[in-house]
Amino acid sequence: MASGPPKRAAQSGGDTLTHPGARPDDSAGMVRRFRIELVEGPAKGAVWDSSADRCSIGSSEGNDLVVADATVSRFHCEIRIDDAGARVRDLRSHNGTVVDGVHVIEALLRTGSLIRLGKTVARFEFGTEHNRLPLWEEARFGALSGASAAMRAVFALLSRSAERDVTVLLEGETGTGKSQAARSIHERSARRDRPFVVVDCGAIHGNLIESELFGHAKGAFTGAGEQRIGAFEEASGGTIFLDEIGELPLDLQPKLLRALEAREIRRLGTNTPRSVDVRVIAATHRDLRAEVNAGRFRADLYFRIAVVRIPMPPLRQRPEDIPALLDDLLASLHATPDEAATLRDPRVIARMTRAAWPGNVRELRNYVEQYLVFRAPPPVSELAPVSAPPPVDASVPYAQARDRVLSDFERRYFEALLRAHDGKVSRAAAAAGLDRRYLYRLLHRHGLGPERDPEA
Ligand SMILES: Nc1ncnc2c1ncn2[C@@H]1O[C@H](COP(=O)(O)OP(=O)(O)OP(=O)(O)O)[C@@H](O)[C@H]1O
Repeated sequence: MASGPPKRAAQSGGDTLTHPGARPDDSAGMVRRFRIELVEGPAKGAVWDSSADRCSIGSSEGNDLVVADATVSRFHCEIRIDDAGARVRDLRSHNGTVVDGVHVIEALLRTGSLIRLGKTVARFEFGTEHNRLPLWEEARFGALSGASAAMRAVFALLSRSAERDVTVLLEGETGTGKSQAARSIHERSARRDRPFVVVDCGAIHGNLIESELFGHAKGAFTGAGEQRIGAFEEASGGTIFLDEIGELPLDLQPKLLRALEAREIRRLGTNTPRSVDVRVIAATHRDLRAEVNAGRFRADLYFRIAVVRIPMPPLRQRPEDIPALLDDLLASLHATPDEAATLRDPRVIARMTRAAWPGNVRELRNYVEQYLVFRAPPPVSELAPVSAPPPVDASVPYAQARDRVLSDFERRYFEALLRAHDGKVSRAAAAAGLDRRYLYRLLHRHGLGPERDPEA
């Protein structure tokens, strides 16, 4: 244990924003305080007190708790508090995260838990008081709806980000509303009358992205018949939304970094720099800190982009939002009163609130649409519950039982994945972190599609 009075480490712990739209008067948005004390390792004695709901720990600047220890990864792990308690998640660190002697990817923490990161050991402790997250007053922000504290905290951050030209990184699983959030920032910003240009870095073939972003001169490459301006120039005076930024090839990352730092670009095949006035919003379904640890994403670009990070919570963590989302969807899809009544049946809603929704709000939307198209009671029984343990059949050999469960999981996973991505295999592959050709093979194995990409 640390001896003497504890030293105080740099404190940040996230944005403690105050805003006219933020509501300071109820118990929603209250998160338990926690403290981390380094009890072993070179930085022994440092103490960090939370001021928000999470704390990232690592050796790189940009973490909430920076630990000067070479055995700690740049972004080692993150602790987060929610209604279920406190959990630590390893960010694919080199030496791993060990909680009370057990190597973990993710684990619940209790007061007194010891977290080993390389040679450093941190002691976690709950406080007795609470921090208050600023919450948006309304259950709607632009096209996004959500009455949960988690979404209202997001809305408060989006609103605050809209006021300034700060670069924003939206993080979240597929279908959590990242694109809508980016649009709503733009629409509430001073740039709202200028263009909002979207570049999906995951959908454009590697060697075309550079021209897509920066444009090209006539004859810059085979097929470049005419000169073309890129998304940065097109967005002039407005906002560029770099969707799936985590898919940007490593060799292009320094070029994007230069564009963001110098605010100037060069069209492919020219040497003339052109200054650009754009606000940048990026989104990713990956944890870019883990990508930095794995060497797939440049740390300097990460810092340039993640000036304000806004995590979009998955639907399964805010089931209380489902009834209002359902109402929104029924209205936007022009459901008849009878159709709406069937889906608003308390038993159907109860089932929906227990489902895992890997495709989040997009999957919910597809689900409602399917019901409206087929005019049949929705197969709620097919929604995978959040934590249904697979049945175990001990009468068959172990290997066979395991293969059966895995195969069943794969089929249900790929069905849900395709549903979440409107059957678009490229997007599904990007979201699942799979090679597209490999995904085609897996889909074929489960009778869900052709063996090969018909367009390849
Ligand atoms: N909170 C919400 N309220 C209302 N609609 C939502 C909400 N979140 C998402 N949606 C709807 O769900 C669909 C998917 O949202 P969006 O495209 O913004 O998600 P995304 O996180 O950008 O997904 P991806 O990463 O796959 O591109 C859209 O139809 C969007 O309008």
